[in-house]
Amino acid sequence: MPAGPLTGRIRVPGDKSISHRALMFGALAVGRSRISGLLEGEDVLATASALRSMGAVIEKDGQDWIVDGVGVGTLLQPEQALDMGNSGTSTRLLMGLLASHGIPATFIGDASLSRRPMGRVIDPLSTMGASFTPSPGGTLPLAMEGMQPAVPITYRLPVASAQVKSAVLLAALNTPGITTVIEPVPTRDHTERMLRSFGVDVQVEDRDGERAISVHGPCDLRPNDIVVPGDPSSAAFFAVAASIVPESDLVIENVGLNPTRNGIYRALREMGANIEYLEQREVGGEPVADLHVRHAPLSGIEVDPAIAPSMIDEFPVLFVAAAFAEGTTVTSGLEELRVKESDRLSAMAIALKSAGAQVEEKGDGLVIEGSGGRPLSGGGTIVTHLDHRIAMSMAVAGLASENGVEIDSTEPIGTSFPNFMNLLTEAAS
Ligand SMILES: O=C(O)C1=C[C@@H](OP(=O)(O)O)[C@@H](O)[C@H](O)C1
Ligand SMILES: C=C(OP(=O)(O)O)C(=O)O
Repeated sequence: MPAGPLTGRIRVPGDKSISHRALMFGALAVGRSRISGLLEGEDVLATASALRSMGAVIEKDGQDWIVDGVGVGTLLQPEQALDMGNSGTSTRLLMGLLASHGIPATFIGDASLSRRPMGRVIDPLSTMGASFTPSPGGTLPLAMEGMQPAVPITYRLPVASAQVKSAVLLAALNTPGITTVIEPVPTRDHTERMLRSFGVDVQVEDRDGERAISVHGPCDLRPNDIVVPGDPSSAAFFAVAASIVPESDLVIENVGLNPTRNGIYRALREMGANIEYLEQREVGGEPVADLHVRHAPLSGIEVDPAIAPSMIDEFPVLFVAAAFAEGTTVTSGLEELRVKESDRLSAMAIALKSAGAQVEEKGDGLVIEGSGGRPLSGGGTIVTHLDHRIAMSMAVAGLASENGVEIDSTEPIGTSFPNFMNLLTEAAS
């Protein structure tokens, strides 16, 4: 039997992207930074322990975290391999950070991370002078040695990736001269926003319709107090759950709505979702609101591929919304989803089909014929491939399915949203 409506008020944990950056920039400032609202998920904790092994002191202080940074240029050589767990962001951003520090390091990760492409950061960082010995196919385990002094570059991103952009900008912080990243399509801009709040002069200009982001290194970062807003990617699971479960009426408090991240809410509203932004305000330099979500009939849409970078992690849960909509949802231009924690196009196509949805997998997207609001049959066992977003998306689909769905392992959820299952049970009871 489908679950009861989602009601009440909930708060999702802090933004994962912002949490990684707060720790990294805190470690690069000389003196003490304080972070409130840090996501205490495994991915962020992997960043923290890597930074500790390079000399930063990172500790919990009441509800906050404090970081005593070592400064740009003075990171210590880590004694052991840096274990990045499941986290692509930790790996790629820290590779950037180390690329302009003249120290060697080795990166390792779990089976999922060890399949993901690192060539996309190796390419620009090699041009800056760092050297890399990856595993065959450009993957982890990977050894690298940074270059000091590194060479400034101008780099045009061949894929829309905030991780690649951020890796180059992190390397730029200890590189004498002007390093510029050009992004043809805007990606999440938390690095640019937060570097400014640490006192770095980040120049952003329009060059022939593309965004050019420049940093003149070497830079000094001054310690900072950071408030991390709630993660819009985590909130999206609840926004979809409340949209598809009849009679739901839920408020999700304190959700970051940075325009480079809020594509899922634009897409859901276009499908007919009833999502209101309450108390719009700014938290830690980021736009934030409370989201009031009520059940509503959804309609299939054609998702404009241009919106993809602003909702890149939310496609799995958008596919769930599409499976309950009236009519067809068509997505395209999503090749990047194949190189996340799992191949998210194939994993979601298989998972939704096993729950009774009608899905066609194309090379660069899914085409989904919705149930018109009727519950799916459910009943299948979902293979999550060590991918937290597949696990959470299918848990949401299970709420609106006759027989629920079984998930092979909920463990990966701990990487980004440790209290997800409790919060879902609480909101739906
Ligand atoms: O910079 C970041 O914090 C992130 C960027 C995105 O990855 P890509 O840069 O690979 O698109 C996203 O999928 C990831 O969850 C977090
Ligand atoms: C892709 C993701 O993260 P990462 O690249 O940091 O592993 C994600 O959280 O969906």
